[in-house]
Amino acid sequence: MSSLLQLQSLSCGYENTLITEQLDLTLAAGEIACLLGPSGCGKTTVLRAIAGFSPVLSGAIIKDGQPVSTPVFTLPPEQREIGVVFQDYALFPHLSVFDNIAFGLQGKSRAEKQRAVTELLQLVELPDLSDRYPHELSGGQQQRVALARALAPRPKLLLMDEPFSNLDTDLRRQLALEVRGILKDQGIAAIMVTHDQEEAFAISDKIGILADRKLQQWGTPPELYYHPVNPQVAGFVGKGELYNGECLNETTVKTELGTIEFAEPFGASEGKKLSLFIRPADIRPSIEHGDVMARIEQKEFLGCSVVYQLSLPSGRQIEAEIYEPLMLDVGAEVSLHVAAHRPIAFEL
Ligand SMILES: Nc1ncnc2c1ncn2[C@@H]1O[C@H](COP(=O)(O)OP(=O)(O)OP(=O)(O)O)[C@@H](O)[C@H]1O
Repeated sequence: MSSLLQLQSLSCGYENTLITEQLDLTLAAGEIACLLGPSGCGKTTVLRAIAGFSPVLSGAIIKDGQPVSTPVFTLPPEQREIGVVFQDYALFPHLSVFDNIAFGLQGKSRAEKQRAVTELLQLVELPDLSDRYPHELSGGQQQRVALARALAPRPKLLLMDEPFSNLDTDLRRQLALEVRGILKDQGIAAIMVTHDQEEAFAISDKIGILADRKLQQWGTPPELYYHPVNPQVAGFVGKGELYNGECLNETTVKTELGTIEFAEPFGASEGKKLSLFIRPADIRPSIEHGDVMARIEQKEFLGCSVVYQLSLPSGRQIEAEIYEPLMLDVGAEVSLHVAAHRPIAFEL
């Protein structure tokens, strides 16, 4: 796949206030990516720089092999052939759905506009709503119209800033999958900003974790989930906690959850101090006696799983999530078994 967009050592900010530093990433044609990170880390700032709405402080943005932003040059947004969908949809309230979508088709004849808008409304599954006005649409419908409007000029790259955040959870998931289908179908690449890790996993080929001004990791969802490069990334892609441990040999680590035996050596030798990232679903409480006993403080039945709140001998509170009907009682003393096939370990 050819590279559509490259950020090269990109630093962005406002009036010399540095917000993000030395970002490097490559997006291939047709690839869908998400930027995830804590509030205020600069996700929107990066998106605005790619769209051409903000200048860059250093480095470069390259699109189709040509620099579009450097500290001394900013190609105007309208010349970038990049579509943008904002969080608040930003539809023109006084224009009908037809005219909102046709807005991006300046210079085309009425007949061409009619054909393109009809096709786009089919694509976003709103074929009968072209005469309505934005206030006559639901949030999900408005978002589909915003998407159709951004797709009208046939961009090769679409930028979406929290496009589903005003929608309820079920609709978000449904629309995220639909949007992925539409983009893949049309071969359009996208970068989406979101707070929601599950949404990012559902829609993305690649995810970038932004934190502390840096792009901490850029990779596929499974790469980030199974091989996070640091605890910050691990904490962003699924629930879990860090446990300090000491290696007894190259497959065994002693932690406050007990001694954990890993299936394969993972490159650490005796005496090495580690921090292990362990997810609730990897901890299994059992009524059998073990070298560390924990107490069940609470249990939450979630239908397909049960979440147990446990207190360790140190007083630390942790969670275990079990996907089978293992109905242990609150107050029970349990041993803990850690599923040890995929260690996520960081050196201390
Ligand atoms: N126009 C501006 N001028 C100066 N500072 C700004 C401007 N816009 C944003 N900032 C600051 O830049 C930082 C990053 O903001 P940005 O909106 O990019 O973060 P974000 O990761 O998208 O946040 P959120 O997830 O809360 O939307 C924040 O500290 C913000 O206050």
